[in-house]
Amino acid sequence: MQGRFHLYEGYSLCKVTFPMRIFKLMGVETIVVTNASGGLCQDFKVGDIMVIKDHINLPGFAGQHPLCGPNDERFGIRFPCMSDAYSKDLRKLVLDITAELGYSNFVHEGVYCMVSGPNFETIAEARMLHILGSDSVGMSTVPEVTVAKHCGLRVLGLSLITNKVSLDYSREEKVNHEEVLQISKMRAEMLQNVLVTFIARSHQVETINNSNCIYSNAV
Ligand SMILES: O=P(O)(O)O[C@H]1O[C@H](CO)[C@@H](O)[C@H]1O
Ligand code: HPA
Repeated sequence: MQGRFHLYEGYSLCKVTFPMRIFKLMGVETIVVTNASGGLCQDFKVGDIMVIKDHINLPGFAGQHPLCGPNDERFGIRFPCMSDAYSKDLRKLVLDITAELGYSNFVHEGVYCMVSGPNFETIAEARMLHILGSDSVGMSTVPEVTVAKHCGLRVLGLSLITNKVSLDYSREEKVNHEEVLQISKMRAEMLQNVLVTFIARSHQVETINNSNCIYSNAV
């Protein structure tokens, strides 16, 4: 896919996640989700890649959840397990690949937190997300991953850290969307290298077949 739908654009979460069910019906087994996010973990630098190991569905806590409403049993069960949404095998494969490509210094694993946006976080909000265990924050991805996991798709998630999120009232820098786009453009080639190698090697991981799909937006 080129682009995605966002909650902040006014789309329902049913529409935001609809492509996942289409992929499922098409026979896709694995999806790769990429996004741009702000770094909360103080070790992260702008331009780093975070392999998503888990997420926090903040809108979901407030009832903005793509699986609310009658469950469609054709896709999955009513109460899906979400503790292993991001495949361990795929994470290991991509970490091996980034090490081989010499990218280890700027690749980390971490927890992505979704907020609805469209405003970037206040400092108090950012501090709260950090205390809650989030390493990065963005406005996408989690609904799609939730629906993908519900219908049995395997997921790899990569997040490009496009800006550092301020946790400190004395910091003067202000995040803006142009910076997000600029860093995404700057790192596009590196991410393409990782993904091309990942796709070429994905047959090494048990049960992956060629039915993979890349789903990205800013990156
Ligand atoms: O769509 P993704 O890649 O998550 O992009 C992120 O960057 C945009 C804000 O600059 C938001 O859309 C946010 O979610
Ligand atoms: N916050 C929320 N979403 C984002 C950010 C951020 O700092 N950067 C890119 N998407």
